[in-house]
Amino acid sequence: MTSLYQRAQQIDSLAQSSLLPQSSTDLSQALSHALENSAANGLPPITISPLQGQYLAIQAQLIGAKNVLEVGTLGGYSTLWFLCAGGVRVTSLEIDPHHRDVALQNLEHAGYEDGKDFEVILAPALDSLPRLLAEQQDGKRAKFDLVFIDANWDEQFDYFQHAVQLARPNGCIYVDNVVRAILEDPESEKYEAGQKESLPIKVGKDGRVKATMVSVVSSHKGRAGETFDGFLLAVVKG
Ligand SMILES: C[S@@+](CC[C@H](N)C(=O)[O-])C[C@H]1O[C@@H](n2cnc3c(N)ncnc32)[C@H](O)[C@@H]1O
Repeated sequence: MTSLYQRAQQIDSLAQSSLLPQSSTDLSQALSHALENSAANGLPPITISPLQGQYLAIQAQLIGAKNVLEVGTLGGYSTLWFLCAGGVRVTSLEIDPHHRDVALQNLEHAGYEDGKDFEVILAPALDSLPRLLAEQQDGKRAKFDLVFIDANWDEQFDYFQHAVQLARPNGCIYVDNVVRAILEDPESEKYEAGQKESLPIKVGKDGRVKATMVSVVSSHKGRAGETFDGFLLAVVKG
């Protein structure tokens, strides 16, 4: 009998083949190349899913994003999705020099220019984020329309607090893997006991934003333990 998990996989893969760019397109080929080259260079398979990439590209298009900040580059797969929204420049933060190098290969292979279409800043995000704010305050950098957070789960709320300052009024902040960060925390039971605050609870106390959490059931990675997840989406009050 087909399990619920197998059926969810079939639904995911049908949605992918129906909704995403056909394999003959430049975008599809650039995305496939990025995944293949990342795997060949030993990067872990921890990118966003293809449907999530299309979601982020739609989100960027809906708000007319010109400047996107990404926390967690890996091989530039999600960066590519933002770039394909058109007219978007991506500033991406990465701690690992090997990941940064592979991302540069992938993005340049797709025809995007370092410094013009994107930049990858190599440093711990918690060092880069205050620097970006100082640059904004000196008038050297524009506010971000959209901030995508996808790096160290232990630092999600720190990134979020910086993101609120870095985003323009009515700009949005997307934090990935919010549910898995709670489920896979070694101290997970403390959330239910009220001894530890999850990201949604902390964000809910921040009067500068309006936010929601969207639960996600996904099977694209083929690992049952990663099926249940969710993201947090916030808009910075105008
Ligand atoms: C889940 S991956 C990002 C995936 C990417 N957004 C995508 O979907 O293609 C997380 C990345 O964050 C990077 N990272 C982890 N801790 C970081 C930190 N403190 N500062 C900056 N980058 C960090 C990791 O090296 C890794 O490349």
